[in-house]
Amino acid sequence: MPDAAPHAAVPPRPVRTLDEHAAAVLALAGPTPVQAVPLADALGLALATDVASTVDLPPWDNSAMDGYALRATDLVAGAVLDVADDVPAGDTRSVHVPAGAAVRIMTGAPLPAGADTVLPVERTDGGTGRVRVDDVVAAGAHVRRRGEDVRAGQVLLRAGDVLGAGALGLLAATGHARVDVHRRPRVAVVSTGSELVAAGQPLAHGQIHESNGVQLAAAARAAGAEVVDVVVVPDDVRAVQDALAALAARADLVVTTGGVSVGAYDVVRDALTAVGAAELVHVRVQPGRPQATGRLADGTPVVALPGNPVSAFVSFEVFVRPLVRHMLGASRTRRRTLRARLVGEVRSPQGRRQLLRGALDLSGPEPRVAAVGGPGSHLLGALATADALIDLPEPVTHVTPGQTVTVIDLREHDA
Ligand SMILES: Nc1nc2c(c(=O)[nH]1)N[C@H]1C(S)=C(S)[C@@H](COP(=O)(O)OP(=O)(O)OC[C@H]3O[C@@H](n4cnc5c(N)ncnc54)[C@H](O)[C@@H]3O)O[C@H]1N2
Ligand code: MOO
Repeated sequence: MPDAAPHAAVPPRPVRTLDEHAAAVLALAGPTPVQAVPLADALGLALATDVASTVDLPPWDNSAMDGYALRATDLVAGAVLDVADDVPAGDTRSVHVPAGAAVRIMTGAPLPAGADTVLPVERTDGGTGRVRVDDVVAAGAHVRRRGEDVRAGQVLLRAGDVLGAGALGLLAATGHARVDVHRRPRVAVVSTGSELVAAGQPLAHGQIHESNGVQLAAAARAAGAEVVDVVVVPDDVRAVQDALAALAARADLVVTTGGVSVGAYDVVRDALTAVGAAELVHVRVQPGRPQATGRLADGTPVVALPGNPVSAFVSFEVFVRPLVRHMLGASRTRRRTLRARLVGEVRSPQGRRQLLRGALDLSGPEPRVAAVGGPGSHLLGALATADALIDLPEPVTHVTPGQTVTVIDLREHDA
């Protein structure tokens, strides 16, 4: 048995609302440095500057159909026209359509000078030397005009926009090979607890498999971070201090779990307090009541989350994820919310905001959500099925079936 640490007198902690603590965490760090990266490396990163098009799109008038480019005045049902030339996509010649003739053209090829209309091949006999007009189209039909989509100089994306597949395609189409983005925030995850044993190892009585580190490293990556280290440290203040000091040089942000409560072995509390720049608070939220923030000697911010796995999961979502998004340079740091009808009933403690794990059902005419896993912050069993948090305001104590609740949507929307 370890030398028993005495229960120290418990100093009262400042009490905050969820929004107050989220604001305090968000203020710990700003966006990371900017770097120019090739488009292929930019998925999921946030733009550091507004980006404008370098070209008109389309860059020149071109055909929307495979067919024949001609003058609308020559379009008469039954007419037979000479086919003066053949313009496939990628043809860089300047081609001209003489009056009374047609030029065979493929989708995306430049419209020949003189032509104003494209007659789709289906409305002809498909001839190559001469072509018969079986059916007419309106003047100007099937021509895609220069600049009708995007103008050169037009701002396409704003600083803070997160680049998904569509944005990357647009950047490539408008002449950009590289973009200025914020680099991924470097996050280190520290799990504390002498009871923790790595997944896959046998357990002695009193030991459990470490899961917060695995879970939060994945959540940090999903939020856009580069996870530089995941370490497990026993309940020893010195060991925690050494681990934090070693990570300071490599990480922009350190996230810890465990040891922030009032117990005799709550070592993160003591390690952060020893560094000096720590705030230990109680947040009026369930789960996630004990929370701390701090700075290491070199200024690296630390966000300390409670050890209960559900508390760590929910606390990461509402406190750490917005900070990671902010460091990434994203202008939208919060998850989307929606209103959904509650399936079943739930209860919530008076005076504490409650974030219940929920399963969303979007298959019907209106969104529905059911609480999963129970309110206990040790109840991991349903963590994998939760794709939402049911957000119950502080005064709410009881919600009956069919009532509408606010739901934080945990499904990934950004790349
Ligand atoms: N006397 C009081 N006791 C507790 C209070 C309180 O106000 N007064 N608050 C409770 C609440 S609420 C929470 S939440 C927890 C938070 O405590 P800690 O942050 O100090 O967490 P630990 O005690 O280290 O661990 C709690 C629980 O979670 C398990 N755990 C911890 N780390 C991991 C990990 N990496 N992987 C898996 N499981 C982990 C740990 O074994 C404990 O079961 O304090 C309450 N107590
Ligand atoms: O506040 Mo604790 O996080 O309920 O288990």
